[in-house]
Amino acid sequence: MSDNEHLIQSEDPTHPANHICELCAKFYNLGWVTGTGGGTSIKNGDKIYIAPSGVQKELMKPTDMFVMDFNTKEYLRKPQTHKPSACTPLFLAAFNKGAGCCIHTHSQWAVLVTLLVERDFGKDACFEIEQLEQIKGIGKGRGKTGNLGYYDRLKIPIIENTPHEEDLTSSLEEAIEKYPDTYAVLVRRHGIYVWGDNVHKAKTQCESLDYIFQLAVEMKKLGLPWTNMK
Ligand SMILES: CSCCC(=O)C(=O)COP(=O)(O)O
Ligand SMILES: [Zn+2]
Repeated sequence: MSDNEHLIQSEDPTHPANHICELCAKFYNLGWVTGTGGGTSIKNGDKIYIAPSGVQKELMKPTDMFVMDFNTKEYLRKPQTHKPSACTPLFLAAFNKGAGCCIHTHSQWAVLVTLLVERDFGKDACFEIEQLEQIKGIGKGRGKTGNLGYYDRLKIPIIENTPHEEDLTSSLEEAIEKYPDTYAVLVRRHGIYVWGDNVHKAKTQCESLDYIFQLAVEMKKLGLPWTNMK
């Protein structure tokens, strides 16, 4: 393997190596990638751009990026100082379903929602909410055109956390099989994986979901229902 430096060198801010660094710096300010947790990966054609593991995600540089060939799963560029993100197999699960970008956050709103669902509806329940304008920020599902409507019920599956991030992969894949229209999977006491056909869709869906989760937590505090409103 040569250094393949050209794969991460570009003046274009939307080049994946630059874009991941810019996005993670923004996500840090939202509390999504605090204390090295969380991250973002982008698929560009047959190349996957992956951040290093265990680094401050808001301080990354394009030269920190790993580049993987999506077809062979071989690394085309592998910085020697770090390992690739432990989230890599989960990002690949989203890319296998056609995603162009996958975002993993440790948002406290997402974590709180997983706890509220478990307390009020049980471990097997998914997060469900309806009649919020921001639901219109979420796509109808893979292979479907357009976004959910105001009267559609948003459902996000929840999987149980594991001691090691990579061990979440099979349950995330099962959740996607069970909820083929979902663009996100919550991880109990941990956070969320959100993806989209491209960076724009992954980012805006992640923003919409985080907004909805924050609202859901506040609604719960006020005794307001998430579903079955009159
Ligand atoms: C405090 S971070 C624990 C690991 C984790 O949940 C995560 O999302 C970060 O994984 P990475 O390997 O990308 O640093
Ligand atoms: Zn994580």
